[in-house]
Amino acid sequence: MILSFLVTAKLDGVKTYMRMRRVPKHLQVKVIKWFDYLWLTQKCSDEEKAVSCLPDKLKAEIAINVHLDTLRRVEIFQNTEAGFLCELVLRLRPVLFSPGDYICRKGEVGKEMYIVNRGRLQVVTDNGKTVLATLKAGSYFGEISILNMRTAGEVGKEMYIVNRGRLQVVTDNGKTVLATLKAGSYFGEISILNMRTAGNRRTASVRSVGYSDLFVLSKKDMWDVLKEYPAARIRLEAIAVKRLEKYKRAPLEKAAMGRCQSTPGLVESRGRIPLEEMWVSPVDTKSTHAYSAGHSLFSPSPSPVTSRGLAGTGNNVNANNVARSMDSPMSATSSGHSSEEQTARAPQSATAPPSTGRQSTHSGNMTQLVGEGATPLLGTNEALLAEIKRLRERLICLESENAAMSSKLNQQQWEVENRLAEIEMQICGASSSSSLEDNNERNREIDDKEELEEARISGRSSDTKSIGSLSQHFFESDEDEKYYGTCNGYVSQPGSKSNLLLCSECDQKTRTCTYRPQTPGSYCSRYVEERFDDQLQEPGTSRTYRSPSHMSSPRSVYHDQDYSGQSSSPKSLYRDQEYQARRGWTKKYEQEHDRRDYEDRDLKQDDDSPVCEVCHGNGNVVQCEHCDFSSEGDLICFRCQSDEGSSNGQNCPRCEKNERILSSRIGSQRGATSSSDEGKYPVDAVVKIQVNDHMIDVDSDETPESDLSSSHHHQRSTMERLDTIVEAKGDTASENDEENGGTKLNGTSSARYLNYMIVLFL
Ligand SMILES: Nc1ncnc2c1ncn2[C@@H]1O[C@@H]2COP(=O)(O)O[C@H]2[C@H]1O
Repeated sequence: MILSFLVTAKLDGVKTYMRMRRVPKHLQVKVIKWFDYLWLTQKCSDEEKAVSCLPDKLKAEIAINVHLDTLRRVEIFQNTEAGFLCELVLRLRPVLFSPGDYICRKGEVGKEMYIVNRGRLQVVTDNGKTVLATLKAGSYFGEISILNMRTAGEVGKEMYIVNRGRLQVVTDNGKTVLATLKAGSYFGEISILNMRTAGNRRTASVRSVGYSDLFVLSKKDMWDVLKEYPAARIRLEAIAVKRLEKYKRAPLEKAAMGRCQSTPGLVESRGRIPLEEMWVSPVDTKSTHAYSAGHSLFSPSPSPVTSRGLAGTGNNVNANNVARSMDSPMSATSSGHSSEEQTARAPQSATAPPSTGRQSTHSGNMTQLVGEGATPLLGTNEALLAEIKRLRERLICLESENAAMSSKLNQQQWEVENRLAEIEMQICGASSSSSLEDNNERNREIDDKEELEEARISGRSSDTKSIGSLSQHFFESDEDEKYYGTCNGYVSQPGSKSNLLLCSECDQKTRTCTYRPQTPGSYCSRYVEERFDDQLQEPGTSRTYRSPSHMSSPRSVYHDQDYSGQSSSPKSLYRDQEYQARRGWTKKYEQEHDRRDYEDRDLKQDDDSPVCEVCHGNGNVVQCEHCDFSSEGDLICFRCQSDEGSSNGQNCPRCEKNERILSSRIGSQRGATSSSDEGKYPVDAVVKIQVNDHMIDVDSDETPESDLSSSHHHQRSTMERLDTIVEAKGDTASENDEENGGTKLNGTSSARYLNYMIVLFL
C-alpha cells in the first residue's frame, strides 16, 4: 500500500515534470509504463535508498540475505570465496530496464557489469539485428570490458611478417623460448586484429527484450574487491577468457568489424576475410612443446598429451604463463576443449599475485605463435598475404579511381564553364565558339591554373580586378609583348597600334597615366586597349616610352588571376606556339621585373606620387554633365570600388580641368595629337571589336550627339558590355579597323564605360 502510494506520488511528480519539459509523448508513455511495471512487480527503484540509512553491517546482512542467492547462481561467482561474494553483494545496485532499452552498446567503454535478476536480454551485433545470445535470470554480462581482458601487455600496433632471419618467442623473463620464427612466419597479429577483444570496450551490445531487473556492479567496485581476492580475480579472468573464446565462435564478422574500426584503412576488408581464416588455432597447429609450455591451467591444451602434461606438471607451470594464457584469447581458443573441471581447478594452483599475471607483455601475444617448422599457420599466413595483396590492389585501384574522378570533375567543371560562355555568347547574338580550339584552350587553362598556383605560392598576386585578361586579348597581336606594363606611367610601345590604356589602379584612361602600383608585387592588370589607327597617327607625335622591363607586367597578372575566366575566353586568339613562347618570355620577364621593381621602389619611394586625374586619388568620382562619364550613375572607381560620386551633378573634373581634352575628343582633328597632348585622351583611338566575322561598333564618330541620351546610352552600354564580353571570349579586335567597320572613339569616355562594363560582368 505504502509502496504503491510512493510509486504513484513519484509518477505524478515525473508526469508533471515531463509535461513541463515537453518530453516527447512516446517517452512519456515509456516512463509511465515503467512505473506501471514497478508498481506491478512491487519493486521500488529506490531499494538502496530504503536501506541507506542503515549501518553498513546491517545493510550487508540484508543485502546478503536478499541477493546472495542470486549472486550464487551466477556462474562467474560460483566457487568463489564467501567473503568475496559478501563484498560484492554490498556493492550491487538494482536497475530496471524497459523493453528495447540498450544496456550497453558495442564499442563503449565498459564501466559496469550486470547480473540478470529477472527478465530477458539479448546480446546483439552493432546493427541490433543479429542476436548473439539471449540472457536470462542468473546470466551476467559486461564483464569482458570491466575485466580489461586486453589490457595486459603492450598495445600492439603492428604485426610483422618475417622476411628473413630467425626470431624467438620467449617468456617474460626471456629464458624460455616458446617458438622460433623463420621467414614466412608472422607475429603481432593478435593485438592488431583485436583478437583479445577491445580492451575496456564493449564487445557487443546488450538489449533488454522486456522489462528486466538487473544488478549492476561498477568496475571500480569490482576491482576494489578483486584486489583483496586475487584468486577470485584469476578465476573471473579465466572464465572471461573462456567466454571470450565462445564469443569468438559467434559470427566472426563482428570481430573483424572491431578490426576494421580500429584500422580505418581496413574498412574495405570488412567481412571479406572471416576472422576464422586469420585465427591461429592451436588445435590446427602441430603444437610445439614450447607452445604447450606456455599454456596455463586455465587454457587446457587441445592435445590430451599436453593436457596431461600440464596437469601433471601443474606446479611447474610458470605463473606468468598462467596469467598470460588467460589474457590470451588464443589460449582461450584451445580452452574450448577444456572441461569446466579444469577451469574450476585452476584457481587453486594459480595463486600467483595478480600483478604477475598482468605483467606479460609481448609474450602475451607471442605465445600464440607457432614454433619453428610449424605449418599450421600456413593457411592463415596465406590468408593474410592474400589480404595484403588484395588491399594493395585495392589501394592502387582507389588511387586511379581518384585520379580519374578528379579529371572527370575537371572536365565537368570546364564543360559547365564552357556552357556558360556559350550561353553568354548566345545572349549576345553571337554564335557559340568553335569547339576546335577548345582543347587547346583547356590545356592552356590548366597550365595557367598551375601557374596561378605557382604565383600565389611565390606571393605574387594582384589585387586588381580580372579585367587584365581582356586587355590581354586585345593585346594579342604581333606586337603584343611590347605592351607589357604599358601603364604605370608608361604609354604604349613604339610601333604599337594601341595607344589607349586604362590604368590598372586608377582606371584612368590615358596614355600617360602615371599611377604607380603601391604595393610590392602588385601589377597593373586592367588594360583595355582601344585600337589606334596608326595611319592617323600624326608623325612626330612621339610619346615617351619605356622599356617593358621597367614596367609592371599585365602578363603576370593575367597568368595570376585570370585564367579562371579563360574558359569563356577567346578561342581564336591563341596559337599554342605563341602561347608557349609568350609564357616563356613572361616568366623571364617577371623575374627580371621583380628584381627591378624592388630596386625601383627603393629608389623612388617618395617619387612623384601620381594621382588619378579623375578621382584625385581619393576614389571619388563625380558625375560629368558633358560626357557620358558617370552619367548612368553606375561608374565605380576602381580604387575605392564606390560609385558615390556618380550622382553629385558635378562636372567631371576632367571636363573642368581639361576643356581642351574634351574639345579634342569631339573635334575632328584625328591624329593631330601633339606631344603636348600627351597624357590626354586621344581623339584618334579606334575600337575594333570583332565578333566572329562581325565587327561591333563600340563607339563611333558617327554617333549622333543625341544618341548619347540616357536611354540610347543604356542600350548602347548594354551592347558594349555584351560585345566586350563577346570580344573577350572569342575574338580579338581586328587590326583592320577601318576596313572591317571598326569605329573610332569619339573621344568620350565610352571606353572607360566599356571597361567598367567588363568589370561589372566579371
Ligand atoms: N557472443 C556472446 N554471447 C554472449 N554474451 C556475449 C557475447 N558477446 C559479448 N557478450 C557479452 O556482452 C557484453 C558486452 O559488454 P562486454 O564486452 O563488457 O562483455 C560482453 C559479454 O558479457
